[in-house]
Amino acid sequence: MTSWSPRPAAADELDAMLDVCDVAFHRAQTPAARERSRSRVELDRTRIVVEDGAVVASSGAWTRTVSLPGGGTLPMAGITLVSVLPTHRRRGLLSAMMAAQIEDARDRGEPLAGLWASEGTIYGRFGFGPATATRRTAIARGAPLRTPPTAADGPIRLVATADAHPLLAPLHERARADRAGIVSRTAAWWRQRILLDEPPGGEHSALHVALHADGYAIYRVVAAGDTGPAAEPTEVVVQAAELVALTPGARRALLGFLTSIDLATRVELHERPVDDELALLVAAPQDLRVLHESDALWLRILDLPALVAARGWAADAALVVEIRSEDAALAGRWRLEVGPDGGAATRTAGAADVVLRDRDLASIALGGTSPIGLLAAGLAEERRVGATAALDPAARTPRAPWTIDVF
Ligand SMILES: CC(=O)SCCNC(=O)CCNC(=O)[C@H](O)C(C)(C)COP(=O)(O)OP(=O)(O)OC[C@H]1O[C@@H](n2cnc3c(N)ncnc32)[C@H](O)[C@@H]1OP(=O)(O)O
Repeated sequence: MTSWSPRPAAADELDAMLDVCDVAFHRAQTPAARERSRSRVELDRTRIVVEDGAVVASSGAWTRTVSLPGGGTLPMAGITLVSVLPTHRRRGLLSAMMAAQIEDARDRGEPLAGLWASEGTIYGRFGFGPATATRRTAIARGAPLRTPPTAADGPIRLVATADAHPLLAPLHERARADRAGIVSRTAAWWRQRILLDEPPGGEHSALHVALHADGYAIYRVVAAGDTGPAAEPTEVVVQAAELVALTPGARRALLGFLTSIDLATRVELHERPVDDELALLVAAPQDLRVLHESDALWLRILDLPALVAARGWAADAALVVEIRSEDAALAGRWRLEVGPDGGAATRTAGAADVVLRDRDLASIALGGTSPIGLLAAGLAEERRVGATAALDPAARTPRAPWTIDVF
């Protein structure tokens, strides 16, 4: 197999790199979207492959942090824009680019790498495991809530998208302290990805921002179904791309607001956590449907001691974990001593209590998968009976991790 040498793209190669992404993702960006992509890319974090003067493979990374159980954060390389031309697939280009991205992340001192996988079969081999999950739900308009909002829950006001970033950013930060898995945002990300009022096409409203003292919803109203000249739209959907609510009052107020918008037939809530408390608010369970549920953030652990020290642990546990990995920095036996006062991971020659793969350890890092679940699925092998049961209450989080941003 050819030995590829991924390298950062030069500024004048950026368009050629994004062209490769367009081909690989079967898309055509408008000139405005291309310009936004160009301005967002962190050029020094790109790793491309050039063959005979032409870019044939692309990858990039966002410099981010991700929230952890217990309210802390850690730097994370957000791997993105992974694309290989269809003429060059299965010749090791992704493998070479991934190695280059991971090396760069390590050089930058990032203990974690994360990504959204286009296909679930690709990234396990590189040590990534699904660490958070997401769901999309639909609620009928006017669905009664168990506890309807009252004036005491506080008012909601609509704010212009152009003014929203400084108002929403502190609430988003509070959400990060509340749940693991939420990725940090730059000002450009807020402006170009979250608050960009670019119509998706068809019949739709402008993007609206509903603001509460303890939360917000970003939504538009979209007519779906047959919209031909003589036809009425069959559905008018309030699509909430993002809803952050930090108190019971904010949850009642924002859900009550969205489900009572006139002329709409239903509300769709996108990118919700799988234990969404908003679902508990709907009085009749049949008024809420889960439309879609999938993996969200895939995580790879680059620095285990840093992760174990930074995340919160709900209970004491001490055990030796043997990690199966092709990554020498992770493979081998580690003694974990964790508890509410902190955690430490140190190399040990001691006998293993539990054996598991790097990707499966990554899937429990944020609390999205339980150690007991891994054991039950045969993904963890217990060498000391009861060791997994001891780790389980320590690693669990009271609330499911949540990743709002698709990148
Ligand atoms: C984080 C993100 O950006 S996610 C987006 C990923 N990009 C896409 O989905 C766009 C369309 N697809 C592509 O561009 C390419 O097919 C990629 C990037 C998925 C794979 O690139 P390639 O250069 O073909 O991968 P590479 O040759 O390095 O494969 C490495 C291994 O992964 C396997 N693999 C690669 N892609 C896939 C896949 N889609 N499904 C299953 N296995 C795969 C290969 O078979 C190979 O296995 P082996 O080591 O046992 O031989």
